[in-house]
Amino acid sequence: MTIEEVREEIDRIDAGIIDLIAARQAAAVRMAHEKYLAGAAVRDERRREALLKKVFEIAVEKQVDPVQVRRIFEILIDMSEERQREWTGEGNLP
Ligand SMILES: O=C(O)C(=O)C[C@]1(C(=O)O)C=C[C@@H](O)C=C1
Repeated sequence: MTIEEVREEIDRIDAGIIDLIAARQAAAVRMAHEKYLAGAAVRDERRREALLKKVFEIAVEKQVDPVQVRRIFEILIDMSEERQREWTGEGNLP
């Protein structure tokens, strides 16, 4: 394989990652609706920690740096919470 071919492969993988991030954000909006109806807070500390623990374990299994994977998911969850706050208006002053 040439450098160009590997770069093309990386570009395809990156586009797939962005599609998945967009899908995750769309699910976050659906979650925002449900939380709004239920009167639930955007941040769920227990779920957040359980999810971060799970991805850490999966990364260990897959032999990718678990600390960095956890950091990536912290960012993804932060993005999700930010999107949910836009939809629920949580934190907005009256
Ligand atoms: O599971 C939830 O309650 C969500 O809103 C999803 C999500 C996430 O992005 O994974 C976002 C906010 C919460 O703090 C925990 C997890």
